[in-house]
Amino acid sequence: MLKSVTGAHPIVETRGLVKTFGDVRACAGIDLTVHPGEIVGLLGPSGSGKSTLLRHLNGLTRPDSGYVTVLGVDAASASGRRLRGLRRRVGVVFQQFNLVGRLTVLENVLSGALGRVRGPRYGIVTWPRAVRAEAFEHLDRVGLADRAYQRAGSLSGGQQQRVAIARALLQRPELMLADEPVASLDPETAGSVMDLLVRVCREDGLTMVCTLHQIELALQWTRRVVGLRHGEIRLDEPTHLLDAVRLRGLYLSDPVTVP
Ligand SMILES: Nc1ncnc2c1ncn2[C@@H]1O[C@H](COP(=O)(O)OP(=O)(O)OP(=O)(O)O)[C@@H](O)[C@H]1O
Repeated sequence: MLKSVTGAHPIVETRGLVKTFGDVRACAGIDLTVHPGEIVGLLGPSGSGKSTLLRHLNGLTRPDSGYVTVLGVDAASASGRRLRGLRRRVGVVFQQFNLVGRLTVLENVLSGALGRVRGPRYGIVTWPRAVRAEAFEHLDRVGLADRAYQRAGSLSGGQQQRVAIARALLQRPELMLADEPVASLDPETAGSVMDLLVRVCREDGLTMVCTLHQIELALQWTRRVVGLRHGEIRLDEPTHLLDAVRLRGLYLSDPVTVP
């Protein structure tokens, strides 16, 4: 395993990662190293392999060949207890929030601790007091402590994503994966949710890998952009060296070759 200049082991390391679906090469030999504390945006046109790559990072998808190491665990072959152990250390935020709408906001957040607090839980009071206090702390951080007892399904999209972020934080993750976390939100809400996501990751020293569709959000909120096209990395640079024109190039169609 490679070490960074600071001597710390990478959080994510893939080498020669290949994943095909029929004759589609979703990942066509990806080498990616992510170091502790990085905030990485994955960009690229629809179908370029962003989500497939992300899904390899918590063992939801297994590569056809190549290797994937996440937090020192071989995510390509881990199963059972080892895979569950890895997933506990990886928080995930989805485009569609994935909350249980009929449960309260607090219950949704508490479910983030299911991996580390044993036993079935029926209702809020069956959770240890310390975990409830921690859930409230995270709700406070995302600005929704006053909504704790409201049904999650009754919140706006932006609020639901804030709850999902609080749930992921209660997991005490070491790596945060976000799959198009703001794609379902209006531009203003999208900006405020990205602001929150990046802020909490920075505050907690978390590494984040986040797929995005909006170039402007990637330029504003990430520190490094990895650009994919046809399952290959076509660009990998610190965000401050990039601009919208270069990033738009990722989305332009390949030149047609005339026989
Ligand atoms: N489970 C699957 N079965 C079949 N094909 C799949 C599957 N998952 C992904 N693919 C295909 O792999 C390619 C890459 O898909 P992927 O979802 O990773 O792209 P993406 O860059 O995340 O796209 P989008 O931005 O639209 O979400 C696409 O052609 C997609 O149709």
